[in-house]
Amino acid sequence: MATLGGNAKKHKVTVVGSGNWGSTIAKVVAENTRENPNLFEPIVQMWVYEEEVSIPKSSKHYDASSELCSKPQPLSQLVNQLHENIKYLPNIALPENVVANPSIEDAVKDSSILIFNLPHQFIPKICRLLGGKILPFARGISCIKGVEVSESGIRLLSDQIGEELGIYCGALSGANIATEIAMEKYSETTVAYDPPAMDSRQPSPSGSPSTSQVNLVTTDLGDLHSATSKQAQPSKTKLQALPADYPPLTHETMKKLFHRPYFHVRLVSDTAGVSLGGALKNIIALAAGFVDGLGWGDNAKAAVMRVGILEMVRFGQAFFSTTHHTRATTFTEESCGVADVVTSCMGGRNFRCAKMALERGMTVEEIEEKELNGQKLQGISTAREVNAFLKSQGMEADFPLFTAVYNILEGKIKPQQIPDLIEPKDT
Ligand SMILES: NC(=O)C1=CN([C@@H]2O[C@H](COP(=O)(O)OP(=O)(O)OC[C@H]3O[C@@H](n4cnc5c(N)ncnc54)[C@H](O)[C@@H]3O)[C@@H](O)[C@H]2O)C=CC1
Ligand SMILES: O=C(CO)COP(=O)(O)O
Repeated sequence: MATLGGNAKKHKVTVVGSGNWGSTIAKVVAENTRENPNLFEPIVQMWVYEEEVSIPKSSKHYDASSELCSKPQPLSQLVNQLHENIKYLPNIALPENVVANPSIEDAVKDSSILIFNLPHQFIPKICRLLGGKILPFARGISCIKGVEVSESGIRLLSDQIGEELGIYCGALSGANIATEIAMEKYSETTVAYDPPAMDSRQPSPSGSPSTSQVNLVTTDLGDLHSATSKQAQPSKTKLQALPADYPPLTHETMKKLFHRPYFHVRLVSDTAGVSLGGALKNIIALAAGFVDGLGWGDNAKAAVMRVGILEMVRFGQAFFSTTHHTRATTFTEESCGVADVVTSCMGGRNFRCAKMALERGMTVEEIEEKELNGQKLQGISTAREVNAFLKSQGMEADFPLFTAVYNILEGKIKPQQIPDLIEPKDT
């Protein structure tokens, strides 16, 4: 058994993204890197998409006489001076070892662990910027909720990132309203990490290979492009081994990175189940918002949640069971499945915005723009992407709730039609 610690090098960690969840995860991992200096470098880099931000009068940092409040300031500088992300995670103190960095190239330099945490529409751009700039043996974790759909099929975001960057990428997802976790209120999450076996190697007692030594291994990353069949076809990506002078990157190391007394981590190997749970629950949360916005109450919400969970399981089985060995139990037993549906349908942004849209007679996009102060919904684009994929497979009718949400967003049907559309046949 390889032991933790005692290695010449430590893992440097970068969080790519600094929104509501990105800043929260930076806080979580920075607390852990500080507590585990035998495994990790204490400083956590957090890449910030730079923008000019004014300190609001409601902030405890507001002081009319201060230079800082006289005009808008670059967000990264404010984070580093105030140790708070006043725009995306206000009123939460970030540990001083979180360093905001507006240069993505600089933020990822020499990092062996990359945590991707930004709205999914920005992944292609980020991967283009990162190409050739990261350590070739880096490992990723995607905390992003969504899927990628293109002409060639559907891909998990962890696969998209892994394949575009030529690295292994796992996934973290769960019933995780960011602000509650930032306030250190108890929650649990699911981390899917199924790295190449070479990462858990024994550290060599002497003459460890240097970081420049290349060990290429062909590994099945389960690419999901499904040109000819419903189940997507795996592709081969060459992975470079983690050099032996780093601590092995095992489930144990990942737990040390993410688990906190208030944030309980369960590790599993079903990356597809974890990724899909986080993506599809956002469509269900929109449906819950629509029925709540009609004033229909908790029974109606429970009905769409029940149907939504069944569609989630069916989706995983239909498209990801052969190549990714997705298990129905990941959706029904883990935080990333049923628990995320429940929390998202009670207090998530997708739920709240869909509800408000109905109450105010506006579109969900208009509410997002007006109410979220730059935060982004993932449910609208996911509903559209999933619908495009289902259409391409001729399977819209097999997913009546997902299809209804799409049609409501497109203005083709009314939310009042949901009950008839999702009505199961009598047995
Ligand atoms: N907020 C939450 O409670 C949770 C969010 N998530 C997921 O985490 C992911 C990230 O979401 P949040 O951190 O909540 O983000 P957010 O919605 O709070 O913030 C939007 C982020 O996008 C960035 N951005 C804006 N324009 C950009 C551009 N052109 N290029 C790159 N970045 C740009 C902003 O700087 C900001 O960091 C999403 O997939 C979301 O579904 C997952 C669990 C909980
Ligand atoms: O993913 C979330 C909770 O687990 C947050 O959902 P929203 O993006 O709808 O706020």
